[in-house]
Amino acid sequence: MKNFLLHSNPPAPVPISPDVPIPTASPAAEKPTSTAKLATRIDALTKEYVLKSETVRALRGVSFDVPQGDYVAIMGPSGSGKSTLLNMLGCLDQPTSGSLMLGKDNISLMTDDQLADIRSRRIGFVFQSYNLIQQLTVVENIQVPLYYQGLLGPKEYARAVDLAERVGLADRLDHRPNQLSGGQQQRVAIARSLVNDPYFILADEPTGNLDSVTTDEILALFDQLNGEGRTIILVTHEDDVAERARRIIRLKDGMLHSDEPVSDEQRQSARELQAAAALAVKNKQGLS
Ligand SMILES: Nc1ncnc2c1ncn2[C@@H]1O[C@H](COP(=O)(O)OP(=O)(O)OP(=O)(O)O)[C@@H](O)[C@H]1O
Repeated sequence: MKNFLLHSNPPAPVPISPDVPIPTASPAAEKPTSTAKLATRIDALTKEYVLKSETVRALRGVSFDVPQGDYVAIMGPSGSGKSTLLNMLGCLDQPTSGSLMLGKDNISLMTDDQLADIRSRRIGFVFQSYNLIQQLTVVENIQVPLYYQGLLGPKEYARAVDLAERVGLADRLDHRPNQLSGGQQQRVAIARSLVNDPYFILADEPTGNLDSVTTDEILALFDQLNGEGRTIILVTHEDDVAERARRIIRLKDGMLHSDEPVSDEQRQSARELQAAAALAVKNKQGLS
């Protein structure tokens, strides 16, 4: 996926619709309903890649809503369209037809500049490989999305420190990425994803590089953030990671194959299984 953080200059802000209010703790986080405000609405979304010899229909009419406060895992076999969908949710690409609404904005109708602006201001990206800037400290990395809006005052610094503390990095504020563990680096990435009060956190295999202990910690952090009302959309190949979400959407051959809620029992059981796996690893490390 493109690394939008590595532009050399901050892009000039371009007008988009007024921001919709971003929720903090709300009942919608417990049980999203059809009347809840939407983080995004996807309607009959298609994406075709036109090659010399053929046209690849990567998405073939996908529709679903994500209410604010929801926690959605997107799954599917290789080639089913997950990355294509993620690229559109992250405003990195536009559909061939159909619509993808972010608040009041239809990304299909946006210019490249508007897409770049909404991407840096209203989407919180978390990648498998963290995508931190090695020369910057924890607090500076968290501030990067604000830098692209020309916002680097004391208020923004305080916000970045507050987020670092909230993800458990209070004692690592001035560390650089190479002085942090993988899990700590992912915490920085999660704090960075929150700095703009995004429509949602878009996480691409966020625990793919992490061991079971750290995976458990990062998923517990997602649980906590979702409990506070944050909307999370993540792509994963792991069933036990997906079962920590509130809902699993499966793609197959570019189409929506299923869209099922995860019961509280399943979520609890996934939590217990992962905690047990993490404990087993900790015990083994203690013995070795
Ligand atoms: N830029 C592109 N040009 C042409 N075809 C593409 C392009 N990107 C993806 N595709 C095709 O679109 C289909 C969906 O690809 P996509 O990467 O979205 O699948 P995926 O579910 O993310 O797969 P994986 O789990 O292997 O990453 C595949 O057939 C793929 O070959």
